[in-house]
Amino acid sequence: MASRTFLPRAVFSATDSLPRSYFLGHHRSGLEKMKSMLGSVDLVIECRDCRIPLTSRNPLFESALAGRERLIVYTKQDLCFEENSLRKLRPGGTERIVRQWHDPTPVVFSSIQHEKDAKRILSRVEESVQKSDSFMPSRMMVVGMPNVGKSSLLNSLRKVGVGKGKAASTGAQPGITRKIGTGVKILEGDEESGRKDVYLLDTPGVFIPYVPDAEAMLKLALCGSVKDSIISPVTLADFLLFHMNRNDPTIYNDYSGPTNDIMGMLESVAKKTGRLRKGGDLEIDASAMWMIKRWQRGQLGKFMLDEVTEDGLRRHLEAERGALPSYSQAVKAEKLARRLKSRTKQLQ
Ligand SMILES: Nc1nc2c(ncn2[C@@H]2O[C@H](COP(=O)(O)OP(=O)(O)OP(=O)(O)O)[C@@H](O)[C@H]2O)c(=O)[nH]1
Repeated sequence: MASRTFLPRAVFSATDSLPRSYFLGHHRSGLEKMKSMLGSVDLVIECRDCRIPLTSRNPLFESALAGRERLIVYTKQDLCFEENSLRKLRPGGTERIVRQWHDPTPVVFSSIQHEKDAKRILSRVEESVQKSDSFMPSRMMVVGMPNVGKSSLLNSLRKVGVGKGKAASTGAQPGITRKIGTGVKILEGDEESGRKDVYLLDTPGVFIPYVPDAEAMLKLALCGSVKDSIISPVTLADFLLFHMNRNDPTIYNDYSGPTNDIMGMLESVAKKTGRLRKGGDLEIDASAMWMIKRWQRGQLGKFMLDEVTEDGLRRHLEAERGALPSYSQAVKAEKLARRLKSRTKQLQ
Protein backbone atom coordinates (compact mmCIF):
# COMPACT_ATOMS: atom_id res chain seq x y z
CA MET A 1 0.00 0.00 0.00
CA ALA A 2 1.33 3.49 -0.89
CA SER A 3 2.35 5.62 2.09
CA ARG A 4 0.01 8.51 2.87
CA THR A 5 2.79 10.56 4.45
CA PHE A 6 3.11 13.88 2.67
CA LEU A 7 6.65 14.81 1.67
CA PRO A 8 7.21 18.50 0.97
CA ARG A 9 9.70 19.41 -1.74
CA ALA A 10 13.24 19.66 -0.37
CA VAL A 11 14.30 22.30 -2.92
CA PHE A 12 12.50 24.76 -5.15
CA SER A 13 13.74 24.70 -8.72
CA ALA A 14 13.57 28.35 -9.72
CA THR A 15 14.02 28.88 -13.43
CA ASP A 16 17.08 30.81 -14.57
CA SER A 17 14.96 32.89 -16.95
CA LEU A 18 13.38 34.86 -14.09
CA PRO A 19 14.06 38.61 -14.20
CA ARG A 20 16.92 39.50 -11.84
CA SER A 21 16.62 43.23 -11.86
CA TYR A 22 14.10 45.87 -10.93
CA PHE A 23 16.42 48.86 -10.60
CA LEU A 24 14.30 51.73 -11.87
CA GLY A 25 15.12 55.37 -12.61
CA HIS A 26 13.72 56.67 -9.33
CA HIS A 27 15.78 54.09 -7.43
CA ARG A 28 18.99 55.40 -8.97
CA SER A 29 18.11 59.09 -8.57
CA GLY A 30 16.78 58.48 -5.02
CA LEU A 31 20.06 56.81 -4.03
CA GLU A 32 22.14 59.65 -5.50
CA LYS A 33 20.04 62.28 -3.70
CA MET A 34 20.25 60.29 -0.46
CA LYS A 35 24.04 60.18 -0.68
CA SER A 36 24.21 63.93 -1.30
CA MET A 37 22.10 64.61 1.81
CA LEU A 38 23.86 62.27 4.21
CA GLY A 39 26.20 65.02 5.42
CA SER A 40 23.30 66.82 7.11
CA VAL A 41 21.74 63.71 8.65
CA ASP A 42 22.46 62.59 12.26
CA LEU A 43 21.04 59.08 12.06
CA VAL A 44 20.01 56.71 9.27
CA ILE A 45 17.12 54.37 10.06
CA GLU A 46 17.53 51.41 7.70
CA CYS A 47 14.40 49.29 7.31
CA ARG A 48 14.58 45.62 6.35
CA ASP A 49 11.73 43.16 6.04
CA CYS A 50 11.64 40.81 9.02
CA ARG A 51 10.46 37.92 6.80
CA ILE A 52 13.64 38.17 4.70
CA PRO A 53 16.29 39.56 7.06
CA LEU A 54 19.12 38.53 4.73
CA THR A 55 17.51 39.04 1.34
CA SER A 56 16.17 42.54 2.13
CA ARG A 57 19.69 43.74 2.89
CA ASN A 58 20.73 45.99 0.01
CA PRO A 59 24.51 45.99 -0.61
CA LEU A 60 24.13 49.44 -2.22
CA PHE A 61 23.32 50.89 1.20
CA GLU A 62 26.40 49.29 2.75
CA SER A 63 28.70 51.36 0.56
CA ALA A 64 26.50 54.48 0.59
CA LEU A 65 26.04 54.50 4.38
CA ALA A 66 29.55 53.42 5.41
CA GLY A 67 30.61 55.32 8.53
CA ARG A 68 27.15 56.80 9.24
CA GLU A 69 25.39 56.19 12.54
CA ARG A 70 22.69 53.63 11.78
CA LEU A 71 19.69 51.99 13.42
CA ILE A 72 18.39 48.84 11.73
CA VAL A 73 14.63 48.34 11.99
CA TYR A 74 13.18 44.97 11.03
CA THR A 75 9.64 45.82 9.89
CA LYS A 76 6.50 43.67 9.60
CA GLN A 77 7.37 41.52 12.60
CA ASP A 78 3.67 40.67 12.96
CA LEU A 79 3.92 38.76 9.65
CA CYS A 80 6.86 36.64 10.79
CA PHE A 81 5.62 34.56 13.67
CA GLU A 82 2.35 32.89 14.63
CA GLU A 83 1.19 34.03 18.07
CA ASN A 84 1.55 30.52 19.47
CA SER A 85 4.83 29.73 17.71
CA LEU A 86 7.96 28.22 19.19
CA ARG A 87 9.32 31.73 19.54
CA LYS A 88 7.12 32.06 22.62
CA LEU A 89 8.75 29.02 24.15
CA ARG A 90 12.22 30.26 23.25
CA PRO A 91 11.71 34.01 23.62
CA GLY A 92 13.87 36.07 21.36
CA GLY A 93 15.64 33.06 19.75
CA THR A 94 15.50 34.42 16.23
CA GLU A 95 15.76 38.02 17.34
CA ARG A 96 18.81 37.30 19.49
CA ILE A 97 20.64 35.80 16.50
CA VAL A 98 19.73 38.70 14.21
CA ARG A 99 20.88 41.23 16.84
CA GLN A 100 24.18 39.36 17.09
CA TRP A 101 24.65 39.62 13.32
CA HIS A 102 24.64 43.40 13.54
CA ASP A 103 26.37 43.98 16.86
CA PRO A 104 27.28 46.80 17.77
CA THR A 105 24.70 48.47 15.46
CA PRO A 106 21.38 48.70 17.35
CA VAL A 107 18.45 46.69 16.01
CA VAL A 108 14.71 47.08 16.68
CA PHE A 109 11.98 44.67 15.54
CA SER A 110 8.76 46.46 14.78
CA SER A 111 5.21 46.20 13.63
CA ILE A 112 3.08 49.23 12.79
CA GLN A 113 0.26 47.79 14.87
CA HIS A 114 2.26 48.18 18.07
CA GLU A 115 2.83 51.62 19.58
CA LYS A 116 5.44 50.18 21.93
CA ASP A 117 7.68 49.45 18.92
CA ALA A 118 7.49 53.08 17.78
CA LYS A 119 8.33 54.14 21.36
CA ARG A 120 11.41 51.89 21.37
CA ILE A 121 12.59 53.38 18.08
CA LEU A 122 11.97 56.91 19.37
CA SER A 123 14.04 56.26 22.46
CA ARG A 124 16.92 55.10 20.18
CA VAL A 125 16.41 58.31 18.21
CA GLU A 126 16.63 60.37 21.42
CA GLU A 127 19.84 58.59 22.44
CA SER A 128 21.34 59.55 19.10
CA VAL A 129 20.20 63.19 19.40
CA GLN A 130 21.75 63.49 22.86
CA LYS A 131 25.15 62.63 21.41
CA SER A 132 25.10 65.67 19.14
CA ASP A 133 26.19 69.05 20.55
CA SER A 134 24.57 71.13 17.78
CA PHE A 135 21.69 73.50 18.70
CA MET A 136 20.06 72.99 15.32
CA PRO A 137 17.07 70.64 14.88
CA SER A 138 18.17 67.08 14.23
CA ARG A 139 17.57 65.43 10.82
CA MET A 140 17.27 61.72 10.29
CA MET A 141 16.61 59.63 7.19
CA VAL A 142 14.67 56.40 6.70
CA VAL A 143 15.98 54.15 3.91
CA GLY A 144 15.34 50.61 2.66
CA MET A 145 14.18 48.41 -0.19
CA PRO A 146 10.82 49.19 -1.89
CA ASN A 147 7.71 48.39 0.14
CA VAL A 148 9.50 47.42 3.37
CA GLY A 149 7.33 49.88 5.31
CA LYS A 150 9.42 53.08 5.49
CA SER A 151 6.53 55.53 5.06
CA SER A 152 4.34 53.52 7.46
CA LEU A 153 7.12 53.69 10.04
CA LEU A 154 7.49 57.45 9.52
CA ASN A 155 3.73 57.88 10.09
CA SER A 156 3.72 55.78 13.23
CA LEU A 157 6.80 57.59 14.69
CA ARG A 158 5.05 60.91 14.01
CA LYS A 159 1.82 59.71 15.61
CA VAL A 160 3.54 58.43 18.76
CA GLY A 161 6.19 61.19 18.90
CA VAL A 162 4.14 64.34 18.28
CA GLY A 163 0.55 63.05 18.17
CA LYS A 164 0.02 64.11 14.54
CA GLY A 165 -1.70 62.28 11.69
CA LYS A 166 -0.41 60.57 8.56
CA ALA A 167 2.19 62.60 6.63
CA ALA A 168 3.37 60.09 4.01
CA SER A 169 1.39 58.00 1.52
CA THR A 170 1.65 54.24 1.91
CA GLY A 171 0.43 51.35 -0.21
CA ALA A 172 0.60 47.63 -0.87
CA GLN A 173 2.57 48.11 -4.13
CA PRO A 174 6.23 49.22 -4.20
CA GLY A 175 7.20 52.68 -5.44
CA ILE A 176 4.63 54.85 -3.67
CA THR A 177 7.39 57.20 -2.43
CA ARG A 178 9.24 58.60 -5.45
CA LYS A 179 11.12 61.57 -3.98
CA ILE A 180 12.91 62.54 -0.79
CA GLY A 181 10.56 64.73 1.24
CA THR A 182 11.36 67.86 3.23
CA GLY A 183 11.28 66.17 6.62
CA VAL A 184 8.48 65.42 9.03
CA LYS A 185 8.67 66.27 12.74
CA ILE A 186 8.74 63.13 14.89
CA LEU A 187 9.92 64.61 18.22
CA GLU A 188 9.13 68.00 19.70
CA GLY A 189 11.99 70.03 21.14
CA ASP A 190 11.92 71.36 24.68
CA GLU A 191 13.80 74.57 25.53
CA GLU A 192 13.99 73.84 29.25
CA SER A 193 15.68 70.48 28.90
CA GLY A 194 17.57 71.62 25.79
CA ARG A 195 16.01 68.87 23.69
CA LYS A 196 15.91 69.61 19.96
CA ASP A 197 13.16 69.05 17.38
CA VAL A 198 13.76 65.89 15.36
CA TYR A 199 12.76 65.65 11.69
CA LEU A 200 12.64 62.45 9.64
CA LEU A 201 13.12 62.36 5.86
CA ASP A 202 11.28 59.69 3.87
CA THR A 203 13.13 58.30 0.83
CA PRO A 204 12.14 56.19 -2.19
CA GLY A 205 12.75 52.45 -1.82
CA VAL A 206 15.93 51.39 -3.63
CA PHE A 207 16.18 47.94 -5.21
CA ILE A 208 19.37 45.89 -5.75
CA PRO A 209 20.78 46.52 -9.29
CA TYR A 210 21.26 42.83 -9.98
CA VAL A 211 19.93 39.91 -7.93
CA PRO A 212 22.30 37.01 -8.69
CA ASP A 213 20.10 34.36 -7.11
CA ALA A 214 16.71 33.53 -8.68
CA GLU A 215 15.32 32.38 -5.32
CA ALA A 216 16.21 35.75 -3.76
CA MET A 217 14.27 37.48 -6.54
CA LEU A 218 11.24 35.30 -5.73
CA LYS A 219 11.50 36.15 -2.03
CA LEU A 220 11.66 39.89 -2.79
CA ALA A 221 8.68 39.61 -5.13
CA LEU A 222 6.65 37.58 -2.63
CA CYS A 223 7.30 40.18 0.06
CA GLY A 224 6.15 42.95 -2.30
CA SER A 225 9.41 44.72 -3.19
CA VAL A 226 8.76 44.08 -6.90
CA LYS A 227 5.60 45.07 -8.80
CA ASP A 228 3.06 42.26 -9.26
CA SER A 229 3.39 42.35 -13.05
CA ILE A 230 7.10 41.40 -13.11
CA ILE A 231 6.96 37.71 -12.13
CA SER A 232 4.22 35.26 -13.11
CA PRO A 233 1.72 34.91 -10.23
CA VAL A 234 1.64 31.12 -10.72
CA THR A 235 5.44 30.87 -10.24
CA LEU A 236 5.19 33.08 -7.15
CA ALA A 237 2.26 31.10 -5.73
CA ASP A 238 4.24 27.88 -6.32
CA PHE A 239 7.16 29.37 -4.39
CA LEU A 240 4.74 30.30 -1.60
CA LEU A 241 3.32 26.75 -1.61
CA PHE A 242 6.89 25.41 -1.27
CA HIS A 243 7.41 27.59 1.83
CA MET A 244 3.98 26.85 3.33
CA ASN A 245 4.79 23.15 3.02
CA ARG A 246 8.14 23.62 4.78
CA ASN A 247 6.38 25.42 7.63
CA ASP A 248 3.03 23.69 8.01
CA PRO A 249 1.01 22.14 5.15
CA THR A 250 -2.19 22.46 7.19
CA ILE A 251 -2.05 26.29 6.78
CA TYR A 252 -4.09 25.96 3.58
CA ASN A 253 -6.38 23.10 4.53
CA ASP A 254 -9.50 25.21 3.90
CA TYR A 255 -8.62 24.97 0.20
CA SER A 256 -6.67 21.74 -0.27
CA GLY A 257 -5.03 18.83 1.48
CA PRO A 258 -1.20 18.82 1.60
CA THR A 259 0.16 19.02 -1.94
CA ASN A 260 3.19 19.99 -4.02
CA ASP A 261 1.03 20.46 -7.12
CA ILE A 262 0.45 24.19 -7.62
CA MET A 263 -2.00 23.82 -10.52
CA GLY A 264 -4.19 21.43 -8.51
CA MET A 265 -4.02 23.82 -5.55
CA LEU A 266 -4.96 26.86 -7.70
CA GLU A 267 -7.85 25.00 -9.33
CA SER A 268 -9.16 24.16 -5.89
CA VAL A 269 -8.74 27.80 -4.71
CA ALA A 270 -10.52 29.06 -7.86
CA LYS A 271 -13.48 26.73 -7.25
CA LYS A 272 -13.72 27.45 -3.52
CA THR A 273 -13.44 31.23 -3.90
CA GLY A 274 -15.67 31.46 -6.98
CA ARG A 275 -12.96 32.59 -9.40
CA LEU A 276 -14.64 31.38 -12.57
CA ARG A 277 -14.97 32.99 -15.98
CA LYS A 278 -18.17 32.94 -18.03
CA GLY A 279 -18.38 29.42 -19.42
CA GLY A 280 -16.88 27.96 -16.26
CA ASP A 281 -13.12 28.31 -16.97
CA LEU A 282 -11.08 28.74 -13.80
CA GLU A 283 -9.22 32.02 -13.20
CA ILE A 284 -5.83 30.56 -12.36
CA ASP A 285 -3.74 33.77 -12.34
CA ALA A 286 -6.33 35.60 -10.23
CA SER A 287 -6.40 32.68 -7.78
CA ALA A 288 -2.58 32.76 -7.55
CA MET A 289 -2.70 36.52 -6.89
CA TRP A 290 -5.37 35.97 -4.24
CA MET A 291 -3.11 33.43 -2.46
CA ILE A 292 -0.11 35.79 -2.58
CA LYS A 293 -2.08 38.79 -1.25
CA ARG A 294 -3.55 36.68 1.54
CA TRP A 295 -0.09 35.59 2.64
CA GLN A 296 1.17 39.18 2.43
CA ARG A 297 -1.58 40.18 4.87
CA GLY A 298 -0.70 37.35 7.26
CA GLN A 299 -3.85 35.35 6.48
CA LEU A 300 -2.11 32.28 5.05
CA GLY A 301 0.55 31.56 7.63
CA LYS A 302 3.15 33.80 9.22
CA PHE A 303 6.72 32.73 8.68
CA MET A 304 10.15 33.81 7.51
CA LEU A 305 11.45 32.95 4.04
CA ASP A 306 15.13 33.32 4.99
CA GLU A 307 16.73 30.86 7.34
CA VAL A 308 18.14 32.51 10.47
CA THR A 309 21.24 30.77 11.80
CA GLU A 310 24.19 32.03 13.84
CA ASP A 311 26.48 32.08 10.79
CA GLY A 312 23.67 33.05 8.35
CA LEU A 313 24.87 36.59 7.71
CA ARG A 314 28.51 35.53 7.29
CA ARG A 315 27.51 32.89 4.73
CA HIS A 316 25.20 35.33 2.95
CA LEU A 317 28.01 37.89 2.65
CA GLU A 318 30.42 35.27 1.34
CA ALA A 319 27.88 34.18 -1.27
CA GLU A 320 27.27 37.83 -2.18
CA ARG A 321 30.99 38.47 -2.67
CA GLY A 322 31.33 35.36 -4.84
CA ALA A 323 28.31 36.36 -6.90
CA LEU A 324 29.22 39.97 -7.65
CA PRO A 325 28.14 40.50 -11.26
CA SER A 326 30.74 40.85 -13.97
CA TYR A 327 30.68 44.06 -15.98
CA SER A 328 28.77 42.39 -18.84
CA GLN A 329 26.20 40.97 -16.40
CA ALA A 330 25.74 44.43 -14.91
CA VAL A 331 25.27 45.97 -18.39
CA LYS A 332 22.76 43.23 -19.24
CA ALA A 333 20.94 43.89 -15.95
CA GLU A 334 20.74 47.61 -16.74
CA LYS A 335 19.20 46.85 -20.16
CA LEU A 336 16.73 44.48 -18.56
CA ALA A 337 15.83 47.11 -15.97
CA ARG A 338 15.09 49.61 -18.77
CA ARG A 339 12.89 47.06 -20.55
CA LEU A 340 11.05 46.30 -17.28
CA LYS A 341 10.57 49.99 -16.67
CA SER A 342 8.89 50.53 -20.01
CA ARG A 343 6.81 47.37 -19.51
CA THR A 344 5.72 48.65 -16.06
CA LYS A 345 4.81 52.02 -17.61
CA GLN A 346 2.70 50.32 -20.28
CA LEU A 347 0.86 48.37 -17.59
CA GLN A 348 0.13 51.48 -15.45
N1 LIG B 1 1.38 43.81 8.55
C1 LIG B 1 2.17 44.88 8.43
N2 LIG B 1 2.12 45.62 7.31
C2 LIG B 1 2.96 46.69 7.22
C3 LIG B 1 3.85 47.06 8.24
N3 LIG B 1 4.54 48.15 7.84
C4 LIG B 1 4.08 48.46 6.61
N4 LIG B 1 3.12 47.59 6.23
C5 LIG B 1 2.39 47.56 4.95
O1 LIG B 1 3.37 47.40 3.91
C6 LIG B 1 2.98 48.11 2.74
C7 LIG B 1 4.11 49.03 2.30
O2 LIG B 1 4.27 50.05 3.26
P1 LIG B 1 4.91 51.47 2.88
O3 LIG B 1 5.08 52.20 4.17
O4 LIG B 1 4.16 52.13 1.78
O5 LIG B 1 6.33 50.99 2.32
P2 LIG B 1 7.55 51.88 1.74
O6 LIG B 1 8.80 51.22 2.19
O7 LIG B 1 7.39 53.31 2.12
O8 LIG B 1 7.34 51.68 0.18
P3 LIG B 1 7.98 52.47 -1.11
O9 LIG B 1 7.04 53.56 -1.44
O10 LIG B 1 8.05 51.41 -2.15
O11 LIG B 1 9.35 52.94 -0.72
C8 LIG B 1 1.68 48.86 3.11
O12 LIG B 1 0.60 48.10 2.62
C9 LIG B 1 1.70 48.88 4.62
O13 LIG B 1 0.41 48.93 5.21
C10 LIG B 1 3.88 46.24 9.44
O14 LIG B 1 4.61 46.45 10.40
N5 LIG B 1 3.00 45.17 9.47
